[in-house]
Amino acid sequence: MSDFKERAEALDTADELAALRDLFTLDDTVYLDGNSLGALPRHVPARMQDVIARQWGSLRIRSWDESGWWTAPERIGDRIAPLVGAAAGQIVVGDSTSVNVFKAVVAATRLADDGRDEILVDASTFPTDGYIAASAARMTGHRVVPVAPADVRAALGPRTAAVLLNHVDYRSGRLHDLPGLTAAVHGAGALAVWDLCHSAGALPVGLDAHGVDLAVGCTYKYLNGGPGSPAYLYVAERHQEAFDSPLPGWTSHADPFAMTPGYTPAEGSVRGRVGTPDILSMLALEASLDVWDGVSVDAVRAKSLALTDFFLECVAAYVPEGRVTPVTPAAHAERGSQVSLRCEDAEETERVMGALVERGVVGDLRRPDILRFGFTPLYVGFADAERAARILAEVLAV
Ligand SMILES: Cc1ncc(COP(=O)(O)O)c(C=O)c1O
Ligand SMILES: Nc1c(O)cccc1C(=O)C[C@H](N)C(=O)O
Repeated sequence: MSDFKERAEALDTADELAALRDLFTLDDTVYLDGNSLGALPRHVPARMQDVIARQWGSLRIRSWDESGWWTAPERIGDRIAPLVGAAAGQIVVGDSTSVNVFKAVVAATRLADDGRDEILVDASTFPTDGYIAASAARMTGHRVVPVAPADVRAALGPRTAAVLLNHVDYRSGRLHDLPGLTAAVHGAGALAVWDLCHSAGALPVGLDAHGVDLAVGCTYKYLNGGPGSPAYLYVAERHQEAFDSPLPGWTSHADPFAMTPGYTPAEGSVRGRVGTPDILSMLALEASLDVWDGVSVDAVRAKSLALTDFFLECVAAYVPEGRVTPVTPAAHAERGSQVSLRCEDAEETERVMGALVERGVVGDLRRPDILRFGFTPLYVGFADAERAARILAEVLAV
């Protein structure tokens, strides 16, 4: 057995999270795409059978109260809260990340001091955030200033109303300095809005501890909520009273069933709701969050770093020099839970990922030349990392 195989075996044996893998439906594929779509927790189908057959099929309309459907967005928000370092009552689940980016960006401009007319947006952002911010800016009369996260401090000024940043970059896997950047944004008198899609469930976020103003995130990656599962919106408690949603639907009304023509916003996180919650997806997410019971996010982070370190080491040892170049930073403070490797060119990137998937190593690619490997510590092990690097080397040798 190779040195790396032996080390992988020892690391898996010592891994205190290893048993969690059995909570998921997985085969012998090395699944390194949980940063796009998390795996299915085994117990979810039976729970959904109950939701569909009993709650919907038998109880029907009564389920809004009796099965807790109506309050699901806040209840599930409170389940996500500890995973991102938020006290209860500040997160509401619903809509897509894109829609929540819209709510958060517009609300941030409304919370900002008058006269501030710029929104700084991560220039390398996942596209939807940029598109939405640009449209929000047109509607509110602000100007979008695209800025690389490294240049945010220099770009802040008296005109800055809000700053929209990604905690972890979807393409490079780079982790941005949420505490430091949030403090800098506050120092300039502006509001910080963070997109947590690639960090929630993979590493500690510390929303409350670092004074983040607003945040959004999806639940279908490291939170394993299922394809298209609803996203969430965090509004820090200190902003809730003044939070003025640009999408004030009836379910965020203080008395929705009064059905009055005028809008009176509800208190608290409920104010972030819009329309009728997507109950089936929402309850699949709620069920899937059970896998987190008793799991420490710090332990998840420690394993994530150990896995990505080990994978990078295996790649360096197995893959002939120069065939791929890591673009994910080596420094732990700058690394999320994925490893991105730059490949020769677009054609080779497609070929390599296609061959990997065919051989049971599922990652993905981002055009033109980035191979992405996401490491979900709840179900990925060290032997998976070794096998992925070994097969990558074999595929690159062709
Ligand atoms: C950083 C980031 N924001 C937003 C999204 C997607 O938003 P939505 O859930 O609206 O498709 C993704 C991935 O799809 C993402 O990686
Ligand atoms: N949301 C996705 C989808 O509906 C289909 C395919 C991929 C996705 C993704 O989540 C992509 C992901 N945000 C990314 O980091 O590229």
